[in-house]
Amino acid sequence: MPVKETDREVVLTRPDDETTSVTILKYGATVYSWKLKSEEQLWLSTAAKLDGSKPVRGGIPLVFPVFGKNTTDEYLSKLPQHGLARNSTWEFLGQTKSDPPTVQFGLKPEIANPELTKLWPMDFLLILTVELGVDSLKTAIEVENTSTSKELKFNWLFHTYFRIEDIEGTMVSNLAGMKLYDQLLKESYLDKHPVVTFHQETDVIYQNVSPERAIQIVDKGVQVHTLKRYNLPDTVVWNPWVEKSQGMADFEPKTGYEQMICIEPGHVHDFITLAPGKKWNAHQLLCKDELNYQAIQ
Ligand SMILES: O=P(O)(O)OC[C@H]1O[C@@H](O)[C@H](O)[C@@H](O)[C@@H]1O
Repeated sequence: MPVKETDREVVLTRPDDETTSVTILKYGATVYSWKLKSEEQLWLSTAAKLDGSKPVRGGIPLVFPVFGKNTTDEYLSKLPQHGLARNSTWEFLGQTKSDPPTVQFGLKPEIANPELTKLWPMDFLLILTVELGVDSLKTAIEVENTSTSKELKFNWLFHTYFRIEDIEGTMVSNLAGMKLYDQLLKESYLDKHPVVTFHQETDVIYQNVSPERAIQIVDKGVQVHTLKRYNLPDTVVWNPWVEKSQGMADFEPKTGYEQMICIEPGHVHDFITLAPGKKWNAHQLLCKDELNYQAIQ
């Protein structure tokens, strides 16, 4: 069966290849496994909670309506870090296409986490579409402002944890020349390095990364993941390294930072503001591609 639903999750398998599948937890509509020919592509902590008691540490948590911890907005500042979508149980809307196999999930205030919608009393409808290609995974989001009178102000981000072999042998290409905000130094600067490499905790937001840029994760000269984006101008690059991993109870094994890198396409530098009745769409495409080093314009 290409789509298997249980109380907890939905598993989508390619009809032409049963070793290629994606598993989506209804809690957070979190993709927590994507296997290509039996090989896991995403990183998931062995201590990740899959029982709805905490957002999932790994896979693709969804960040909405706020990235990080806001301190200025009257309502968004009341929400916990990264908002309410990853801590709400979404509704499974069913399969919408058989080729490529595609499913949808929905979230609206009536079913979202009531503790959190109390703090952020806005009208919205989110539709997440997950499409399983032969060697790709597309996650697409539509945000609708269902209010008839109020604007909807929000951030969106796909918090994608990629599985890699070894962080110190890994580089991320095609972000060279971009302006970034370093969340640890609390400073903005131009990244003049030809590629991003990792030797310590990294938590940076690249801004206005052109949609033509395919971000590639390269392991010792070999392309292992390619990330393409639509309508998501910012890209967060995060690795917690040693100390930060120690401080996260759900991050296991503690050496797991060596096998993961978060490349998170989003719209987080500025808020999106949607007028009543309007919709906004974006997607990320995780795929395999030839190594393509793009020149800085
Ligand atoms: O522990 P959380 O809430 O899942 O956040 C993990 C990380 O998420 C990243 O997106 C942020 O840039 C980091 O600052 C943060 O530490």
